[in-house]
Amino acid sequence: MTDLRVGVVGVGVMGADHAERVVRKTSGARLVAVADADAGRAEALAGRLSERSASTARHSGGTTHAETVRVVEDPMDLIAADDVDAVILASPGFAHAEQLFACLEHGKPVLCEKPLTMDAASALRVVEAEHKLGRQVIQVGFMRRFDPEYAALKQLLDSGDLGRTLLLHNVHRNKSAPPTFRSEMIVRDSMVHEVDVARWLFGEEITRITVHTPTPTSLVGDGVLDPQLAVFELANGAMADVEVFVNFQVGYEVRCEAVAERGSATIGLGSGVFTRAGEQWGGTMPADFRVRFEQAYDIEVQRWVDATVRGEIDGPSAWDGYAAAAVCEAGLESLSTGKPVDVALADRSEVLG
Ligand SMILES: NC(=O)C1=CN([C@@H]2O[C@H](COP(=O)(O)OP(=O)(O)OC[C@H]3O[C@@H](n4cnc5c(N)ncnc54)[C@H](O)[C@@H]3O)[C@@H](O)[C@H]2O)C=CC1
Ligand SMILES: O=C1[C@@H](O)[C@H](O)[C@@H](O)[C@H](O)[C@H]1O
Repeated sequence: MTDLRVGVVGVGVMGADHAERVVRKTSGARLVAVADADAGRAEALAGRLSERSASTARHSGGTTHAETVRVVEDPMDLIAADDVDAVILASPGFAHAEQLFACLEHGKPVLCEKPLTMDAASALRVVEAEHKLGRQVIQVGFMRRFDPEYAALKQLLDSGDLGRTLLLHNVHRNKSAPPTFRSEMIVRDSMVHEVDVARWLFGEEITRITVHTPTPTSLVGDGVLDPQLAVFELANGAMADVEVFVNFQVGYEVRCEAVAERGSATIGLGSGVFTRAGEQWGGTMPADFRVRFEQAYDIEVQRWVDATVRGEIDGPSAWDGYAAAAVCEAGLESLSTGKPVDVALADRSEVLG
């Protein structure tokens, strides 16, 4: 069986992490090309990973990861390239729609980082274009579904042992975000994870969202509404709340507590090695998502590679990306009015037949 030849578009924080993951940790796949709007960044990463590939190959007898990683100037050329079987899209959200359409045009399987696109209308066009293609080639990077703790929580709730799930309480805190990270991005780039988590854990669509904005932290620029507190209402009457606070200062903290009829279950309490020393007690916190969700990203990419080779996807679909975009769009309206906003979601059976 030949390796899946992967190209990565956008090699900033997340794309570089995924590229390295393909080279170092993923079996059955080979990184062949990278592209970035910043050519220097792509060159630097390709150089570093080619060196690493060469050394991996030497140590493994030269059978795997032996090729150099080439830089393709134009992301569209990478997507079209004959020697790229599948694409990881880690460019900024605003570039996703155009690049996803290119993947569909060339029939290339794609693991697209969240958000699928910037708004519900373009996300729906992506879903429709994929449906027209006649096979699922788009998987969305909602990696929490692959995190062992989230997966165990899902299994527990689905088992029915705790009775019906009634509520979710979520906390999503980043140590800090750049000044360019505006209030809307807190909804579209950060809260979108809880949107997916709530839809996935309940197996229901979100029908209404309210985004509350408490007094913002004084540690961010003018006008940035951080933290935010949102309430999601689901089609079955269940509810979920989430605090998103992207300038928490302390570290990365993601928690989820599910409240069911006969019990509750909480994940995300892990604090590494809990120590008592020097009149202090406590553990450590991850600095960012790459540390906290490393295993989830690893499993996500490995399962995406395995499924792609089978001609399938194995994770959140374009529909999931679209549904999340529709919720975030309603969330952005609520962010500006403070009022509950109904989610306008297309009829799934009408769109997908
Ligand atoms: N699943 C997760 O936990 C995370 C997902 N993300 C997602 O990953 C994507 C990338 O985010 P980051 O890596 O944090 O951003 P970043 O800003 O660190 O990297 C983006 C890279 O894309 C390049 N770029 C800009 N326009 C481009 C274009 N049109 N075509 C190709 N490359 C282009 C930039 O030069 C930069 O190198 C976003 O969709 C983001 O939401 C980011 C962080 C965590
Ligand atoms: O997706 C991610 C980032 O884009 C976002 O900016 C962070 O808030 C999230 O914690 C991270 O998982």
